[in-house]
This record gives sequence, C-alpha cells and structure tokens, in this order.
Amino acid sequence: MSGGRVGFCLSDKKRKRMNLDAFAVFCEGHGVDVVQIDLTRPLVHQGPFDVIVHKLSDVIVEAEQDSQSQQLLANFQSYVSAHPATVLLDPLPAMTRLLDRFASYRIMSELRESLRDWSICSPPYLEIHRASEPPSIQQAMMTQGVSFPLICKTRVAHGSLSHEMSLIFSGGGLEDIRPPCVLQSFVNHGAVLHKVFVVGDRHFCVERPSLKNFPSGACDRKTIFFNSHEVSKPESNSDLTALDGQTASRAPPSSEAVAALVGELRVQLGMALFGVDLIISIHTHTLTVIDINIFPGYEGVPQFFSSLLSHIESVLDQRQAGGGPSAATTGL
Ligand SMILES: Nc1ncnc2c1ncn2[C@@H]1O[C@H](COP(=O)(O)OP(=O)(O)OP(=O)(O)O)[C@@H](O)[C@H]1O
Ligand SMILES: O=P(O)(O)O[C@H]1[C@H](O)[C@H](O)[C@H](OP(=O)(O)O)[C@@H](OP(=O)(O)O)[C@@H]1O
Ligand SMILES: [Mg+2]
Repeated sequence: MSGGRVGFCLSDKKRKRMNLDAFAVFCEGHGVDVVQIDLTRPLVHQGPFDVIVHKLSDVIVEAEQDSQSQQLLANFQSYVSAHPATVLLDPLPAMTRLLDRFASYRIMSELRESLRDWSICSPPYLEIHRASEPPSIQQAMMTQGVSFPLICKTRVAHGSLSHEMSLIFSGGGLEDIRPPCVLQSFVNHGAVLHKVFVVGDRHFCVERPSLKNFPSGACDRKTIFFNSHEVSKPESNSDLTALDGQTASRAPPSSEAVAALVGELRVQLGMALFGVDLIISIHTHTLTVIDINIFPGYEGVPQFFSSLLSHIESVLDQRQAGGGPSAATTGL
C-alpha cells in the first residue's frame, strides 16, 4: 500500500480536541501525509488531496446567516466538485442531514422496524416547527405517544447552541419551549449513557454519566434547563446525574445488538465517522437510541488514531484499486 496525502479541515477547537498534530506524526510513520487545510485560502493551492477529513458542521450552520461562512463553504464545495476522485470523510450531504434533529430523529425512529429482531428503539418525539399553543402541542403529544417528562432539544443538532436543552414536566412547562425544536419522551435509564464511537468498520463503546431518573408522567415541577455538555462528559457530576439511592448497576448493551445497530446506521448514513448515544430503559430494558453525532470527540477511545489511520488506508487502497463511486463518495 503506497502512502497518500490527507487534508484535515477542522475548526481550531476540534483540531486541538483531536490532537491533530500528534495524529500527523503518527501517520507520517506509516507513509501518510497529513495537512491542515486553511479554508480561507484556495484549496487548489494546498492540494492535491487523496482524502479530506472534515467537520464543517460549524461552517454549514453559520452559512445559514453569515456570508463569510457561505464563501468558505462555497470554496470547499467548488474544490470538491472539481476533484471527484478526492474522498470526503464524510460526504457533505450525509453530514448536513445530521445537523438537523428532525432528519436524524426520523432515521432513529426507522430503526425500530429495520432492527426489530434486536428490540432497539428510539423514544417517541414530536417536531415543533413554530410557536404553538400548549393545548395543541399536548394533543399532538398524545397522537405521537410522547409523554411527560419530556426533553426539549433544538432542531439544530451541532454547534454551541445545540446543547442547550430542557426537561419539561407538565403542560405548563410547554411555555418554555423555543421552536424550532424536538420534544422527546424522557426514558428513565439509571443515569448511565452508552456512547458508541464509529470509525469505518470499527466501533467502540464507552460508558458516560447521564441524566438521573425522574417520576414518570406529568407532575407539577418547574422546567429544568441544562447544557448536555454538563451532563454526559466523563467528568460530569451534578445533581442532574447523581442517582437518588442505589440502583442495580445495569449490564452493558449486548455487543451483538450494538454491532447490528452500527451496521444498519453505516448503511443508512453513508458515513464513516459518527457517534451514537444509547440508554437502556430501566422499565423495559430496551436499547434506546437518543442521539447521533457527526465526527464526535472519541474521548475514552485509545484506539482512535490507529482506527482512523486504518480506515484512511483502506480508502486509499480502494482508490488505488480503482474503487467505484461508492468507495470514493461514501468513505465506507
Ligand atoms: N430521551 C431521553 N431520555 C433520557 N435521557 C435523555 C434523553 N435524551 C437525552 N437524554 C440525556 O441528555 C443528554 C444529552 O442528550 P443528547 O445526547 O441528545 O444531547 P447532545 O447535545 O446532542 O449531546 P452530544 O452532542 O454531546 O452527544 C444525554 O447524554 C442523556 O443524558
Ligand atoms: O459540533 P458539536 O460541538 O456539537 O460536536 C460535539 C458533539 O455534538 C458531541 O457533543 C461531542 O461529544 P462526544 O459525543 O462526547 O464525543 C463533542 O466532542 P468534544 O470532544 O468536543 O466534547 C463535539 O464537540
Ligand atoms: Mg448526545
């Protein structure tokens, strides 16, 4: 296998979080050149690239309102269009879809059918497109099977504002939602989150703190506002995650069920770098998918560098062997 030239297009924050400099040194030892792409300069002067690894989510979200971000995105897209042999990890349309919780939650809700042999589900949810009166929302909740307590999340799924959420306990709390958003039934799961990190054909499960249990059904309690990054990072420890009293520690998800879920999502998403958040209902013991992330942090996965390099090398091999469009466009 000959080497290759891999461009990384990441925000400064993401580049530091993944320690791209260390990854570049790791790759050089394997004959793969890693280059940090500067989106403000023409990519044609920085190329050529066999593969581009990117997380353009911030630029795509900002391009909705900001002309400079629109220009950066246009520069990137025109380079990619002019260089179809360059493999994107991951394809822009697949990544853009996961920026919208309306889209990613539809994919999650379809898993119940495609993975019915594994009793994997996702909580009932409601798309709230615009301001609506609480009675009409509650009517729609009944129709969709969404029950209190519920968790309200912004429609935009990535970027700093996307992690601001709220727990709503009754109809009165519906005054606190700010559409566009999703309302998802809260599932008691014993304050343990199972993060599945996917890198190509490999995946890794990491346990994390998570929201504690709350009484089922509506109750007269004020809305709780929180940021998800205060709840499910390795170091998260708040009164929202502390379990009241001891609960039996739950067995981790079945590795076969997780493998089936990852296999299905890799096909549905057409992506190589993503994360899936799973909880296990304390009532039904069902494996419940609550979130899908593009290019997550892979914190707690010591095999990340070797797995990412291995996937990049497999993509380079496919290109060398003249892999068809499926190899060049999906990064699978
Ligand atoms: N339906 C649910 N039932 C119970 N707990 C939930 C539910 N949805 C989310 N949570 C809790 O809220 C946390 C954050 O939810 P979610 O993962 O959707 O937010 P996020 O901002 O997309 O997170 P990240 O991007 O960091 O993965 C979860 O880790 C879990 O603790
Ligand atoms: O684009 P954003 O900032 O939303 O990406 C987040 C992502 O949504 C997840 O919150 C990642 O956390 P993990 O799922 O725990 O990996 C974040 O990774 P981190 O290393 O920055 O915490 C992404 O930034
Ligand atoms: Mg999450």
